[in-house]
Amino acid sequence: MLKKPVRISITGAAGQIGYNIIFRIANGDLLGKDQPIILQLLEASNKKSQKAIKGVIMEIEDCIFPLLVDVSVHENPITAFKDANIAILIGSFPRKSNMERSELLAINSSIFIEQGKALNSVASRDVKVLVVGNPVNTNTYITMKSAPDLSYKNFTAMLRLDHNRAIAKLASKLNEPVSSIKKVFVWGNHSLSMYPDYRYATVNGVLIRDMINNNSFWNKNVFLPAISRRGEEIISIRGASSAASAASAAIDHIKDWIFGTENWVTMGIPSDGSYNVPKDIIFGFPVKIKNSKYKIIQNLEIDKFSRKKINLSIEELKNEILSISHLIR
Ligand SMILES: NC(=O)c1ccc[n+]([C@@H]2O[C@H](COP(=O)([O-])OP(=O)(O)OC[C@H]3O[C@@H](n4cnc5c(N)ncnc54)[C@H](O)[C@@H]3O)[C@@H](O)[C@H]2O)c1
Repeated sequence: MLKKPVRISITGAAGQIGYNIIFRIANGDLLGKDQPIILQLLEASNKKSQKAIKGVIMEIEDCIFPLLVDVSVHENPITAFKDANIAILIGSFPRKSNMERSELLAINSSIFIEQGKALNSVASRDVKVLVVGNPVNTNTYITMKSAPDLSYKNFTAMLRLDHNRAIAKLASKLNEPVSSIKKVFVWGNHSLSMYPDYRYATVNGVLIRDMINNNSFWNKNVFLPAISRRGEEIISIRGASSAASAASAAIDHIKDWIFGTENWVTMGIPSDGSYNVPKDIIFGFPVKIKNSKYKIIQNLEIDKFSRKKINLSIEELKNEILSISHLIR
C-alpha cells in the first residue's frame, strides 16, 4: 500500500536556497525514496518572483520525480501552509547596504508575523518548522510568538550550516574524514556573535583540543573567526551567498529531527533556561534527537571564556527582540 504523502511547504521557493532544496527533497533526499510528497511553494507576490517560480515549476516537471504527487504555487501563506507537515521558511527581505539591523528586523517581522499566524491556523498540529531566512533566530522567535496554538517545540532556526562549517574546518585541520568528528556544536545567534565549541569534540574517540598545537590560540584566532566569517568569505569569493551548503544543512537539520541522531547536533531552539539562556529566546544549543524530540545536552562545563561568548549572543538576541517586541503584541 502506498504511504500517505507528506506535505512540505517552502517559502522563498524561487530563491537560490529554495531552488537547491526543492530538487533534493523531490529526489527523495529528505524522507527516503519510498515516501510520496506534496510540495506547496510560497513566493513573493511581485511579478519577477512569480515569473521565476514558473520557471522552477517547468524544471521540476522535466525532472519527472516519481515521488512527487503534486506541486502547487502560492502567494498567500494561508493556502501555502494548509496541512503542512514540514515548513521551511527561507523567503525573507534581504539586507540592503546602509540598512540598520533594526530596520531589517522590522521589515522581516511583518513577513514572519503573517506566516506564523498562517501556520497557527492551517498547518498540521505537529508541523516541523525550520526558519532559514535571516536574521534567523529572531525571525523564528517572531514566527513562534505569532502561532500561540502550536507548541514552541514546533519551531526551530537553522544553525546547522555553522555546525557543518565547524566540522569541515576541524576535519581539514586534522586531515581526518568529516564522519569521524563528533560532539562539535555552536552556541547562540547565527551572527558574528556565534560561539562554535569543540571543547568536547572527538576524532575517533580522542579529544580534538588535545591534538591541536597551541589549542587556545588556534581556537580564538583562527577557528572562531573562520566559522563566524565563513558566510562573508563565500560571498566575497563566489559573488553570491551560500546556497547549496545552506540547502544541504536544511536537509540535515530536518532529517535528523525526523529520524533522530546519536551524534550531537546544533539546533536553534527556544531556550528552556538551560545554561542561563533566558527562556524562549531562540538559541543554538547542542542537542540529541530521539523519536522526533530533541533534548539539550546538559551539564557541560561553562568556563569563563565560554560564558563570555554565550553572554554576547544572549545580549545581542535580547536587543533584537526588544527592537521588534512592540510589533508582536
Ligand atoms: N540560517 C542560515 O544559516 C542561512 C544561510 C544562508 C542564507 N540564509 C538566509 O536565507 C535567506 C534566503 O537566502 P537566498 O540566498 O535563498 O535568497 P534569495 O534572495 O535568492 O531568495 C529569497 C527568495 O525569497 C522570496 N521572498 C521574499 N519575501 C517573501 C515572502 N514574504 N514570502 C515568500 N517568499 C518571499 C524572494 O522573492 C526570493 O525568491 C536570506 O535571508 C539569507 O540571509 C540563512
